[in-house]
Amino acid sequence: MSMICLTDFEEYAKEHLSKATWDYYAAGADECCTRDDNLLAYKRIRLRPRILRDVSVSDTRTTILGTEISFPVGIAPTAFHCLAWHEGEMATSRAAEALNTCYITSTYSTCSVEEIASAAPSGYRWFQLYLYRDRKLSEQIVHRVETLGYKALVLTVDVPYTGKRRDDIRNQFKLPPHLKVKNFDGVFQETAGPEEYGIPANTLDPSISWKDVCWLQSITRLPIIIKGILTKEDAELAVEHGVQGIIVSNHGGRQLDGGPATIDCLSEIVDTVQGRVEVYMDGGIRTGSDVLKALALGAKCVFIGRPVVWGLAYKGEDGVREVLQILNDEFRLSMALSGCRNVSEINRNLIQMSKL
Ligand SMILES: Cc1cc2nc3c(=O)[nH]c(=O)nc-3n(C[C@H](O)[C@H](O)[C@H](O)COP(=O)(O)O)c2cc1C
Ligand SMILES: CCCCCCC(=O)C(=O)O
Repeated sequence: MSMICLTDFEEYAKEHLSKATWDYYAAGADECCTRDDNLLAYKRIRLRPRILRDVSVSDTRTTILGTEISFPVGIAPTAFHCLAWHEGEMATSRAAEALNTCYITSTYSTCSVEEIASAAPSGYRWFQLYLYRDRKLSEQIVHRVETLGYKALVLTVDVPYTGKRRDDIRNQFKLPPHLKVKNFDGVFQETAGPEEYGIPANTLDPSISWKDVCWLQSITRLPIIIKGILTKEDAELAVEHGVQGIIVSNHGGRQLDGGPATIDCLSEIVDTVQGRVEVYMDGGIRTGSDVLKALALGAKCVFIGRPVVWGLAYKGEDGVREVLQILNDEFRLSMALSGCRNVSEINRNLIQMSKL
């Protein structure tokens, strides 16, 4: 089977995964308006290509937090990779290392942070953190990933409660018994009481607030990136609280339905931040020209979620490599066709503002 674009992987995954797993990965909240708009919003944006600029050589490299990556696309944190492929996050980790890009590992991985790190010892990794009611649990995992060489903490702030994903409720979705949230093996699993996805309900702390960002800073020396900002007001607060980066994200439309597409929020946040911290984004990136548009609107790097689990479902590590390689090739081509030789030449002049 020849894979030409990321939607080919989506079709494959839909055909080959169990219905409950497919539904979990695909889910959006409620009516899925925000999930779908994440993709559609890119298609409303038009580019202004420049010509005759000698694009015989093009360079897709960039840096995030001072580290070079081969192109401005990283892997967003998504849970439960062993549902898609038996080696789960270890396969994802190896693919990210091979393509020299950043992998943000989810708190809810089905391999442990130790297994993920040793699968790809030279890989560049950040760790995604949720805040637990039991702060000791959060503190312990932070110290584990520090020791393992993860280079930043990505604090997800848009899940005070899990969004209402209708198919997951209908399917009574939960991890099968042979899979575990490995980072908390023996902690989560032994807790009695109601569950969500096989994880004890009420582990996440809905009282999370800016005070907790200060708390996190007090227990770690790692840079902190806030994931889930959609407004200029919260972007300003993030900068004032001394974080090192922002990920503009609506959790792939899985949390608040009716919120904006992430690409539609990006300029307001970039304009507010004025370069004081790096701004990244995720949600709905499926082609190289989507990446180009996000960079033109000020993102330093974008992250992909669902396409990675589709790649895993297709062929494990090799499938994720193919997903990343296709996106890299498409991005390089879009850059060249719009007259950009390197990422520093990508700017807002590439966007037809009247159509925004
Ligand atoms: C199946 C699935 C699981 C996810 N798990 C997490 C998670 O554990 N932590 C987190 O911060 N975000 C999680 N997300 C959100 C992603 O990090 C990201 O924001 C989103 O998938 C980006 O949209 P895309 O899938 O359209 O690329 C998850 C998303 C999906 C689809
Ligand atoms: C108990 C909360 C489970 C969240 C699982 C991971 C996630 O963020 C998702 O969107 O799914």
